[in-house]
Amino acid sequence: MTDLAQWLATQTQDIQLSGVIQSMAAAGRDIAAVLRQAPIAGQTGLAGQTNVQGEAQKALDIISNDIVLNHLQQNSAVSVLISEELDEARPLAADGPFIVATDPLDGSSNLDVNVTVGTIFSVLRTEGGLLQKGTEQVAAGYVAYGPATSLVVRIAGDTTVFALDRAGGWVMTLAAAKVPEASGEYAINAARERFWDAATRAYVRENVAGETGGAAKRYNMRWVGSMVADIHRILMRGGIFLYPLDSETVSKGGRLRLLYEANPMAWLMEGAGGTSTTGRQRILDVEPNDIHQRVPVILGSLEEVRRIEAFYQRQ
Ligand SMILES: O=P(O)(O)OC[C@H]1O[C@](O)(COP(=O)(O)O)[C@@H](O)[C@@H]1O
Ligand SMILES: [Mg+2]
Ligand SMILES: [Mg+2]
Repeated sequence: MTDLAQWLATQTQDIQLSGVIQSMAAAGRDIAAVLRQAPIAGQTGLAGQTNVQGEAQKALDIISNDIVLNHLQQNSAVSVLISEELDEARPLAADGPFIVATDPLDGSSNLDVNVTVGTIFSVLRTEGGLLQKGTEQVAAGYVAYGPATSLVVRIAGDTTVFALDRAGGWVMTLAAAKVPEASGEYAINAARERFWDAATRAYVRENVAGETGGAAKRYNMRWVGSMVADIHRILMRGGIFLYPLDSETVSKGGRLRLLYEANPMAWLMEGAGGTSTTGRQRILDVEPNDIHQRVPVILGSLEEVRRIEAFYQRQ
């Protein structure tokens, strides 16, 4: 059995980078422990305040953010933390070579119904500044708190999957995730249909038509409402995730956040042979202009992403 430390030694010579990933893995382990007890501790509800994006924070959004912050404060390799739950970037170790961007608790609307949530993170070099394209990431990962707690991480090579054991260690369960090129599963919030653009409408219409439509193939739809859970399913068995630009989110640039949701997921997807787009360009090539910038997100199996890209090109 390979553990996280052994795997890290095969992926990078940089022990500070390994240490950053170990810190995020430790934060994930601690968040998993808190989540297990949350219904008993009465922590699944609202915190009574909103974040910089005007979203109501759950108590666990704040607790998870504090856990990540505590771990990174003890790591002299991290210069700055960017978080969904922090209005401003938080300076940490002055000489730290790395920046971490995180969504400490993704899918937190699922907490009170005991459905999978996650922690997403992206690692950048300090010298590049806060606003770097996704291609500049040196590592990214997420922790999925489901029936098992999974850590999915990629430095520059393969996207690798670990499971948390009872003792709090991470055991490698899949050395190299491979997203099947073709798939018959798509994930989109279909209740937003009236806001969709023409490309999304045309793509989904074909899927719904199945064998009788332009794709001549039967599709199935899945939407957990936790990006981590939807992406984890796609990483393991293929599919496509869409949170496209629509008429309601257009003024904000989209729904999901570039630095700590879209970029890390695109990085992991590409490491597993999948791909990503905003509809118009590769997610990893988007130039950020704000730490909380939003972006349209389409990710997953190559053939499906290419299919919707073709609709965008025709639009
Ligand atoms: O409410 P919707 O439209 O289904 O959106 C769900 C999406 O929003 C998110 O919950 C946003 O993440 P947060 O919970 O971290 O704000 C994603 O996890 C998920 O994919
Ligand atoms: Mg999120
Ligand atoms: Mg969140």
